[in-house]
Amino acid sequence: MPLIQRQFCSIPRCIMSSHGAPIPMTSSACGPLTGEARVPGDKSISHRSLILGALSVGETRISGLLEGQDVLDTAKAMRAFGATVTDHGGGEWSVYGVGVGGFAEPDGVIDCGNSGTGVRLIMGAMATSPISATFTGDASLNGRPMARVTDPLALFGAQSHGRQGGRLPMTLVGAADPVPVTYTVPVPSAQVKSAVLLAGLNAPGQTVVIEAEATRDHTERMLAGFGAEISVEDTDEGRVITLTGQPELKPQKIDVPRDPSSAAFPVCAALIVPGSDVLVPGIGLNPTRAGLFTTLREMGADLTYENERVEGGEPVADLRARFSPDLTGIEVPPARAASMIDEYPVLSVVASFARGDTVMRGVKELRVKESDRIDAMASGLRANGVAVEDGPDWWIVTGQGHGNVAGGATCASFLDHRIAMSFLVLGMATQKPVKVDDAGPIATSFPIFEPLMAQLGARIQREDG
Ligand SMILES: O=C(O)C1=C[C@@H](OP(=O)(O)O)[C@@H](O)[C@H](O)C1
Ligand SMILES: C=C(OP(=O)(O)O)C(=O)O
Repeated sequence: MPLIQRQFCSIPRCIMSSHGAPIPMTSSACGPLTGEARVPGDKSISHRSLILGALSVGETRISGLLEGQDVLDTAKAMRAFGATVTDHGGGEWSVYGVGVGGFAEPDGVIDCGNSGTGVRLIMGAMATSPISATFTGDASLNGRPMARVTDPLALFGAQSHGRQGGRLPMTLVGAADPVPVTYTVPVPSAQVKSAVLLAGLNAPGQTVVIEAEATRDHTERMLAGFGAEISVEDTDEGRVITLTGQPELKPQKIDVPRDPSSAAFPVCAALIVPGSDVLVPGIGLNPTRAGLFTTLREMGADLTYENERVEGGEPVADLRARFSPDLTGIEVPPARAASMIDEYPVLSVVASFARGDTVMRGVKELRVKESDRIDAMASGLRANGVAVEDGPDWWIVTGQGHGNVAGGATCASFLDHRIAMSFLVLGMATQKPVKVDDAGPIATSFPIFEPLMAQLGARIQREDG
């Protein structure tokens, strides 16, 4: 993968930055999508590799790190807290860590850009050290709720001073004398769970986190891999995670698997573009992440798992997605929401080409992502001829069937990479092209999206040609 990534990123069309002038893009109906889609490294695991590397004693080596803006901002933040982070090229990185409790006070403001995961996990990681840091982000991140992490961090003894409503910019004053905490996470959020666990690292004694609904478990798995004493128990209350504080974390060699959330885009595009046959190799199928693929199969998608194997303790497969003319809308089980939370936007695109209604309930969290993802998708889909109904924590997309989605409208991406990519996928199978006002945010998670999709046969054009 590093080779392919290097190859793609030498192409001028690689989206390397989410900052700066808007980058409008239009996608139009194309011939079959075919070939191999080697998507970049997993964003969640990339953030955690850098942060846990920075909290270890010695050198962590990372290959296949996602070099998207979100992760690059976390790398920069880890340097500001005193770790030595080195980019060796081609997705190979090293982090020389300062150990649990060893973070230095940063000189400047920590700018986490567009990344909720970055800011929330880093806040957790510093909250139990006697240092202060001021965090900010772009307009999207500065509008997102932070009380969900500062509330539990206050229980450890940390103090936060932010804008009204618990918004960034915000200064966090770490606890000088942290105490361990038992905390039940009130919303299904791996970011909140992870912030509490990372704070628990430097609190003496046992920190316990209880989550009623299982969310992605990379923090638990990676903490165990770095040598922390951590146990997970399934109980009637939910998953009970117990972490013993003040371990010495041991540096690791990490091979970041490819991101299932990025794989979702070429997979979904192949399902709706007639004649397509796309292989997306080496995708992690951790059950806490794979909900979209289960859902698509239930809708009748021709999506198969090939070469199933275990890599680095995680189930992995090559995904083969072929054009699926007979998709049917389904009711997505709300209990599955956490395992596909970032994939609802692109699921709503596939649902537009199905027959019948796709009903998505229990998805309130979609309203507090980089954008209000229900609003963003509902308004863009309606403008392109798809009927959508929505309420506070649900939405229903009425499928138009293949060949029947009009397209022709411009959609706002609202500084949200997943919204931008979803509408570009929509335009690959609509009657008229679909324009996205700003595709720049795609750089946060999938900088090679445009050349990768073009290589499969997609027709994506920038305003400037
Ligand atoms: O922990 C993580 O790496 C993530 C958790 C999810 O957010 P929430 O914890 O807010 O659900 C997800 O949407 C985000 O893309 C990545
Ligand atoms: C929600 C997302 O990311 P974050 O919360 O890290 O900004 C995402 O990548 O879809």
